[in-house]
Amino acid sequence: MADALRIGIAGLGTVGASLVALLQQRKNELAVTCGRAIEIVAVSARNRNRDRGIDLTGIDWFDSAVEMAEKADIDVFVELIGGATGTADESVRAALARGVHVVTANKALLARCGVELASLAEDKGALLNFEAAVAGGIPVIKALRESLTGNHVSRVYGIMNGTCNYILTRMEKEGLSFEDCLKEAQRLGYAEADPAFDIEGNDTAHKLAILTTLAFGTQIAADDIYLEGITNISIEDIRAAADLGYRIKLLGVAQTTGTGIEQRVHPTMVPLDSVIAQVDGVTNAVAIESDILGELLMVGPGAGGNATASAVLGDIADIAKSRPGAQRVPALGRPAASLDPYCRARIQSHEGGYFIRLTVEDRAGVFAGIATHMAANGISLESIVQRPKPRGETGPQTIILVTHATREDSLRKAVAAVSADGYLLGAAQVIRIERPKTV
Ligand SMILES: NC(=O)C1=CN([C@@H]2O[C@H](COP(=O)(O)OP(=O)(O)OC[C@H]3O[C@@H](n4cnc5c(N)ncnc54)[C@H](O)[C@@H]3O)[C@@H](O)[C@H]2O)C=CC1
Ligand SMILES: N[C@@H](CC=O)C(=O)O
Ligand code: NA
Repeated sequence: MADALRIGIAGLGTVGASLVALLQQRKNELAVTCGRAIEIVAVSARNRNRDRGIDLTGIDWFDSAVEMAEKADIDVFVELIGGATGTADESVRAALARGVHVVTANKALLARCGVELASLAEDKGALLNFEAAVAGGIPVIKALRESLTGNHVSRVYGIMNGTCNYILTRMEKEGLSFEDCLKEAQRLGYAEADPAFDIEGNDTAHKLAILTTLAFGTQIAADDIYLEGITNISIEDIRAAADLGYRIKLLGVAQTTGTGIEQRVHPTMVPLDSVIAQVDGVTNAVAIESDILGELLMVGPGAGGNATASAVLGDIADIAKSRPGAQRVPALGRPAASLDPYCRARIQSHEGGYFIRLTVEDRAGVFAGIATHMAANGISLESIVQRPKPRGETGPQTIILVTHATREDSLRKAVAAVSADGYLLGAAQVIRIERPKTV
């Protein structure tokens, strides 16, 4: 049997602790599968004395992850710390600089400097594997990087944040408050260290930026993503969506258009009878539309210790199975230097259906006024509904519109005109509609 693959793990939180447990429990069978043992020889975390329910006997402890990356006698550096800058960034660079392979789950880091890191890995003949960084255990990186080679992708979209999907599902199904659902997602180890990254959509944006690069062969453009999180979604929106035959999901969408690539993350209405609408809780789903294969939809666990560690483990096993001198799959699917420039399509030119919920004064002419502004901006309506109020009730009226496909700039003009009329109470709630091709 070949020499053991020596790994160092930085970060022993939700994912790191699950990984250590899995590597120890399945040590023998992994050695058979990979043709060599996988040995944890070094670890690093912030607090040496914390009880993590794992056995670290005989493993070297490093107080500094950077020092571990620079000095430990390892073949693979596994980065499970998190964060786009600081220790995660420095330690990954240090490992790659000395030709040590890197496995990471850190989408924030890859979204910020993935091309640079991929290029460094190529120069040093090291592998940079990051299956866990997007949609947890779903093997979407491998699918795009390897299995779909030669396809022209036209759209990649999906539910890529387990925390948000968990919150939206429990709000809808159990009527729980946003805050309670978020606390539970944190307790279960789904949320980021700062959960604002989940609920404001940044985490989905980081993942989408990585998928865009793999799907379209362009530079990573995480700052060019239109972004809306789920903090503004109320139970009223969720119920209104259901009444109209839709469910609200936080989607990341990247698609080619006549003017460039459109990348957007926002709460989205998907038809209730679509597969993606049935994806509940921490489960993620990623759909890829391409010319040779057609439509591919992958559904599976998107966050949590074991789901994520499963993907990290697969990445480590790939390295264990690879032979020195063998051809390497480039981290981003093609050599980093050959990535095309990213050309952004602006959200204003987005075309699609929209759901609009308006809270308005209950007075004559309002309904007609809204319909007139829509028509004046060339917006065709699929439905316009005035919610009946209980008999005798006074106060604001709710009007809900669903549009046929229309341009975002026309929609914005129409909503601004409605707002200028003076009967709108609060801001209009606008949610984009996304339609799967077939499933
Ligand atoms: N929890 C999940 O479901 C998923 C997490 N990820 C990613 O995996 C990574 C780890 O996430 P979690 O395990 O959830 O985080 P966590 O917060 O539970 O664990 C982080 C670990 O890093 C250690 N750490 C922090 N600063 C350090 C430093 N300066 N030096 C050494 N160690 C340090 C902490 O002591 C802790 O052991 C992050 O990049 C996260 O985005 C990716 C997919 C899913
Ligand atoms: N916080 C993330 C963890 C996995 O990437 C999520 O909720 O999806
Ligand atoms: Na994945």
